Amino acid sequence: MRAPWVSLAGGMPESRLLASVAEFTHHRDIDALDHSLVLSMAELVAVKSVTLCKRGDSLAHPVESLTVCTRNDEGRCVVEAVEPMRDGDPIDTIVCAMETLEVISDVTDDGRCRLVVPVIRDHAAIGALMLEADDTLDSVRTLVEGFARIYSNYIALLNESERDKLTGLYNRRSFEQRLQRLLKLQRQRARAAKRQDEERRHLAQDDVAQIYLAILDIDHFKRINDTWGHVYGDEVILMLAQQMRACFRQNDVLFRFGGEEFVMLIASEDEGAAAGALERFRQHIADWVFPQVGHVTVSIGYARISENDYPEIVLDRADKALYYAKQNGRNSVQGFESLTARGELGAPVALGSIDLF
Ligand SMILES: Nc1nc2c(ncn2[C@@H]2O[C@H](COP(=O)(O)OP(=O)(O)OP(=O)(O)O)[C@@H](O)[C@H]2O)c(=O)[nH]1
Repeated sequence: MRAPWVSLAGGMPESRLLASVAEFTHHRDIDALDHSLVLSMAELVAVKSVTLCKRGDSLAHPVESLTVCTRNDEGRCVVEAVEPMRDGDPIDTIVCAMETLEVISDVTDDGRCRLVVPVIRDHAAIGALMLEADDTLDSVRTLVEGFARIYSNYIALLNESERDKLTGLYNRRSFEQRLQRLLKLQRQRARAAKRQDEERRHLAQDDVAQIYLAILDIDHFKRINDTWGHVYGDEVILMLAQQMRACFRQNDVLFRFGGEEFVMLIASEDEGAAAGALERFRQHIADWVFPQVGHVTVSIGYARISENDYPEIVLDRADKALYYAKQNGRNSVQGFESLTARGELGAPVALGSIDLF
């Protein structure tokens, strides 16, 4: 009896298939993994192209990224990142597969056979794989579904290694990569916004958002530990993280850098909106009653970050603003740019508590 994979892959030797899976799963970096996945599949199956689509964070941005492997005239596979369009073909078909969680097999207007398989995690699509070929792709459908499942499991493992064990927020190790992704996304959105007509540009105001980096530190946390013990200290950290998740937007990126120190990347139209979101959170925590411990306050320092900035310099700026908050009564939100404009940071300020890279 033939092994199921062999029949599913249309007579493909098992060794080739296993080599292909081993090849793409040896990567520890998500971008390299994506690149390797589409390349491995294009080399394995006779197709014109393989596309990996990553789901976007809203209806206005249904697709975050497209990694495409095509075969050139000499038959060699070429992988590139393609800027996603908002709608039209094939985005509409991909979005349909991601929303219905159904495989779509159809023929394009120019006569190519197309197969779109959603990549599913926790009953929702995190993306989709799309294959295009001259002939029907029915014989490789189960194979592609298998690849989508392996990819989804592997992404979950990689994501886990990026998370802080106690809070589930991103850990410090993943900071650089997350920041670069956010900046890349912001760049793409700014370019897309430029292309939109007047009406759409109005709809896409979020697209031209700035990113602010904020550092949050729990006030007098040592006292909490000393008074109630580390278990209650940990409980405060955990509940604070839960409140952060609940209060900030889904596309803001939240980290626990270690101890009672958190970092947030906040996308906002302007400084006022970023400061407002941070101030609302500060007040929310000041009002919150933590079990046993009671009231806890936080201090927050933030600074603007753009793609030309070195992250460690901006971390240092936000840390200086945090240091200022700590030196001036705690329980407040301070922005580096405003403090500098007001001349409050004129005198040399000792480097704050955060360890730079
Ligand atoms: N429970 C618990 N405590 C931690 C953890 N990580 C660090 N700490 C403690 O957090 C405390 C931080 O204290 P400090 O850096 O002196 O600052 P603070 O008491 O918060 O005072 P200010 O920041 O100046 O308001 C130390 O006592 C650490 O031992 C953790 O994961 N869990």
